[in-house]
Amino acid sequence: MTTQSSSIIIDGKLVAKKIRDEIASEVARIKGSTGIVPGLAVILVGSRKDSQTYVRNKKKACEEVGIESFEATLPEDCTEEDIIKHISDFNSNPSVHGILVQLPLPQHINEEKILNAVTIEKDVDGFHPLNIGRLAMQGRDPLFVPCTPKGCMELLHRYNIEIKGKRAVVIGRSNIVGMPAALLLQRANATISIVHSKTKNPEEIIRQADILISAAGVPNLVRGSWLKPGAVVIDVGINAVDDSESPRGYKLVGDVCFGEASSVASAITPVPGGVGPMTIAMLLSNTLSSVKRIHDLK
Ligand SMILES: Nc1nc(=O)c2c([nH]1)NC[C@@H]1CN(c3ccc(C(=O)N[C@@H](CCC(=O)O)C(=O)O)cc3)C=[N+]21
Repeated sequence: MTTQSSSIIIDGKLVAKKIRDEIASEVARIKGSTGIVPGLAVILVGSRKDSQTYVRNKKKACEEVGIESFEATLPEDCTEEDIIKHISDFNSNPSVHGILVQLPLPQHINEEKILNAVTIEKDVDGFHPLNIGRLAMQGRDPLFVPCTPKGCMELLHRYNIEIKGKRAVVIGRSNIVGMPAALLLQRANATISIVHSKTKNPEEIIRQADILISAAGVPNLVRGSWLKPGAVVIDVGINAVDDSESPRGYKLVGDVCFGEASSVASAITPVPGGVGPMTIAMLLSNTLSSVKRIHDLK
């Protein structure tokens, strides 16, 4: 007789809903006692369909919790100065407590220059070099932690998954997910390895992971056989693959073969409904903590 164990499905959609409810009641409390309305500004450059969708979803999420949203939309061929002008306006606008520049930016724009222009006090994405530098330093704390990796950590915490002393592997080394995710795991006292496109024998390293965070953006990259039995899998990948059965003509899959992995892992996030909804919840959470810091509220 064979025993096939199956893993706990980490319900990011449910956790994100709970967090948004918590944020909504705090926002209402702050409005009631001080009259202050938290505000989030989003800057969108160009007309990428995916970016437009994300920005629309962020606005909707803001509305639902009572955060006021501000938006600046610039054409694809705008200059760095145009973008920086909008950032400066939001930096000095007292109704705005968080500023997010939707990425990716067009090729001709220097991303670092733009992200540097956001005042660190309102950098709710946590992408300012000073916030990232502080995240990397012992004994220092960033004002804001990037939303997607923060959402991964929040899922681990809310499912009582111990991190201290564990072996954690991160797949991917991007500035917005892989790198900060590895730093957060290390800050939580895991021993980390980062696997990327030039890593030799990634499988061998991945198999050592007690906790795996995958942010590769490659559909079904990680096979069930690559996992240590009982590993916890956080799948950040949101990859569209052709699917004639689906009305949209595509479906979303993660970086990890979910079917295979769910009989090996002890817990795993689905795609969709895993990390994605947490990213937006963390953005709202960062905006709330920003308004509290700026106005010195409890
Ligand atoms: N400055 C900046 N900050 C970002 O945080 C940022 C960005 N740029 N550029 C693009 C990425 C991507 N991103 C996602 C947010 C929510 C979902 C999400 O909610 N996904 C759902 C729904 C997926 C669907 O059905 O379309 C899910 O996974 O269940 C996904 C991806 C934020 N990003």
